Amino acid sequence: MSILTSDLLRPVNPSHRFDESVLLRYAAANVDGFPASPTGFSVSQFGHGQSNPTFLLEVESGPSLKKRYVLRKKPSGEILQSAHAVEREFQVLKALGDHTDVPVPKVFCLCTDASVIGTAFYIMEYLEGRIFLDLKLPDLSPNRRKAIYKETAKTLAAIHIVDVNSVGLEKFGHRENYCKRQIERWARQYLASTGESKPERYPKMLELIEWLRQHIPLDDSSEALGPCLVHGDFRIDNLLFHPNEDRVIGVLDWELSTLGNQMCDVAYSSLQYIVDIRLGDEKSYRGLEFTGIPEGFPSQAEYLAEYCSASGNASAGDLAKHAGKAGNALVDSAWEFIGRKTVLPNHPSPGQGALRNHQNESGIERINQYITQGSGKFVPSQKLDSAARARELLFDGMNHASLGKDSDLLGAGLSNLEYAYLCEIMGRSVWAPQVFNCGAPDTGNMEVLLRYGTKEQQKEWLVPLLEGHIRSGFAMTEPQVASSDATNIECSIAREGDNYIINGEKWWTSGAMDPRCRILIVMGKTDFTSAKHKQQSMILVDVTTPGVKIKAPLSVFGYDDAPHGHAEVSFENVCVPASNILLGEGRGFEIAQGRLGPGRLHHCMRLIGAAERGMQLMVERAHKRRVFGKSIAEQGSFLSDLAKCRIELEMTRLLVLEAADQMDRLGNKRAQGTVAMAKVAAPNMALKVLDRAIQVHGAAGVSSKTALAHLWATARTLRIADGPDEVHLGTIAKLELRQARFGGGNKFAHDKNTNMKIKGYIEEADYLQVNKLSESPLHILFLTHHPHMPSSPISP
Ligand SMILES: Cc1cc2nc3c(=O)[nH]c(=O)nc-3n(C[C@H](O)[C@H](O)[C@H](O)COP(=O)(O)OP(=O)(O)OC[C@H]3O[C@@H](n4cnc5c(N)ncnc54)[C@H](O)[C@@H]3O)c2cc1C
Repeated sequence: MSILTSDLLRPVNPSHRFDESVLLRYAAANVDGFPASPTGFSVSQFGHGQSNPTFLLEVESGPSLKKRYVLRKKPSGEILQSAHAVEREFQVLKALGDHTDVPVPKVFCLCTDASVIGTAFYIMEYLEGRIFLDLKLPDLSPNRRKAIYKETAKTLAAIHIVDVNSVGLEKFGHRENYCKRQIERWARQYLASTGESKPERYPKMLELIEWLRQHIPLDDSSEALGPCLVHGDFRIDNLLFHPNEDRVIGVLDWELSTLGNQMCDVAYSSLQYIVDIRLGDEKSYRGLEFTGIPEGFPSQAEYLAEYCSASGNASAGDLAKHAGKAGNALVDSAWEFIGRKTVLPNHPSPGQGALRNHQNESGIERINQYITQGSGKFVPSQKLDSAARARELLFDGMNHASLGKDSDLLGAGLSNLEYAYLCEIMGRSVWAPQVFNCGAPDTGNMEVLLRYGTKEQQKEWLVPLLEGHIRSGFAMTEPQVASSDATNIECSIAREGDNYIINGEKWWTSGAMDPRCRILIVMGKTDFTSAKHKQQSMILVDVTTPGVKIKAPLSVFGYDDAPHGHAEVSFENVCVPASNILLGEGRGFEIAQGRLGPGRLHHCMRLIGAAERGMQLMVERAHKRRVFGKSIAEQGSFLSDLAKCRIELEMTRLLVLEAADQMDRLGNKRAQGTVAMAKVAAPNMALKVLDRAIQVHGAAGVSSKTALAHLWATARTLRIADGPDEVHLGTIAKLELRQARFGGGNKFAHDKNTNMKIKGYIEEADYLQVNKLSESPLHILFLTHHPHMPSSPISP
């Protein structure tokens, strides 16, 4: 959410009041152009950025002449040493305003005479612009989010390339031991603000101080780093953006600025990826890499690459009451961060299904506990009468992170990548996804309701679905038309007054045979005459509505796929309220795309688990069974097949994880090529591995004595369900041709990105800046350790 500067204004806080007539006289004498005999004068206060109280002065000199100025002063009373230094703010703003292109408000005068309004203050120009208080920029389109962050990185770079010697800031601070001094100062201030009758000290903070003292960067002097102006509090809500254009018109809050190690600014401005530092009564302080990167938002690496190529609080008002808790959460985050090997999100080690992340570890552990025994066999450790507990688990297993809602109901807020690991474990069994309420089509339908449903629709259908009280179906495919091309669909959804009337035939509506199934998402056409992809809509239909007929079950290679089952369903003059439409008429394709991306990938993730199960059963059987004097495990042909299965499985797992990661970082649309590749590769790989496992089991393999036959049957359907292989191959080929045409080689979303980064580093980046970055105090060595980058992209 952005707000205008003027929206932040409120009456002056009584504790900050001063004598306005004295100020008026002072301003008239000291501010160029300030009206000498004003006809009106009013003062109001800004409510954001409370460190130094900031006021708007409005002076009238005649009916139509109104001038606006901003006054910033120190807080009254006892304040922490070195904080609130308005004199320093004035000095840096003046130097930058007079000599550089760094966007700052013009300053007019500095008053250090406390007799005027009680404390030192300065007066500057008033800038009307937008401030983004929510770092995720939820109200902006993906393109504008990108532009805003690009501008943010460029503005930071503009500050960092200032030559302090030539703008008169060479004595603006000590050049040596910046990090050491920071640590010592914050440590002193922490000790001074806590203990005895003050907020309790957090022991981990004391340990953290010690750790930081032991790990001061070797280059902790700005001499070694060249130009070295540091803002000290550089974050997006300290930037004022033009009211309409995506450019910065003023960098605010310079009170912590000094000379020093600029990489602290860089690290601080990237903090939102790691931790959510908004002080509030939040349950979680996890940053974007945990909660999901909004579409259009650069990844941390992209943000830093942008910076590289361009750069060749004390009194917190009402918010202060949360500061203690939030501070401790920050300390915890710092420890978690210190434990990392790289700054970028941890990538799991392939093959083991273990994501090194608390959130997921607990999910993995809980799912494993529920469905495995000590022997490692995949069997329910408890009877299904504990299904209530399973439902409880599924809350944590659901993937809602990318959807950006934070209600408790919506589960643990996992990213697609994190959820992939849980899905893999569940995929080892045909029934586990149901038990954890993470099965198709329910998860896809929940995501549709969450993304596109109204509050009322969510209340009525999403909540009982999440709680596991009801089940759902998705009715798109029709028997009479080739449904892999959804423009063929013939079901009609016709508006009549306050209702829609639905008529059509559907089949393969998974979930519809389940006696608990209560809601169907039906895709049909609301307008047979409009543009090809604007004819379709989706609508919610209660299965108990008159005219809905669950006609017959469909089996898969003889399996009924109970309890959810697949059904033929007919709709005959089914009348539902107009409010049941999802998103609006003509938006069906849009919803289908939003639903199918993650849904497809969930299938792929489960297929990895199915293949792992096949490997496990194959190996166990090969050890036990003897043929012609040797165990099968000792037969050469088996060993070679086993090894090939492992290779294919690992390649596919990496592809699936890459697709999940791209969805998190780049959004579903830009990840579509990699998702399509995963969608083709995963069922084909699983079929090969399961087929090999069936072969090793002999006749037992095709029977219902093992899970292999059912797993194979399910995997085979996934070369058709959610779109046949050919459709996905078409997508991949189209993207390949498009990339080749536009000069990108065989690069999909991610590779294109990597290309840009490499180009940025090699062609544009200032080596010094990059090297400087790689020696950051927070160990920003990710440039050489990013899992997707060559090992040393920046060395000449
Ligand atoms: C187990 C299972 C569960 C399902 N669950 C659901 C569900 O819950 N809801 C729902 O609505 N549907 C569901 N489906 C249906 C599924 O989505 C469709 O079967 C699928 O979209 C294909 O449509 P179709 O069967 O009409 O095949 P068609 O569209 O008739 O395609 C037949 C074949 O034509 C070929 N083909 C298609 N396009 C191309 C192309 N571009 N180039 C070359 N060849 C091509 C492919 O070989 C394809 O297999 C399910 C299917 C199965 C098997």
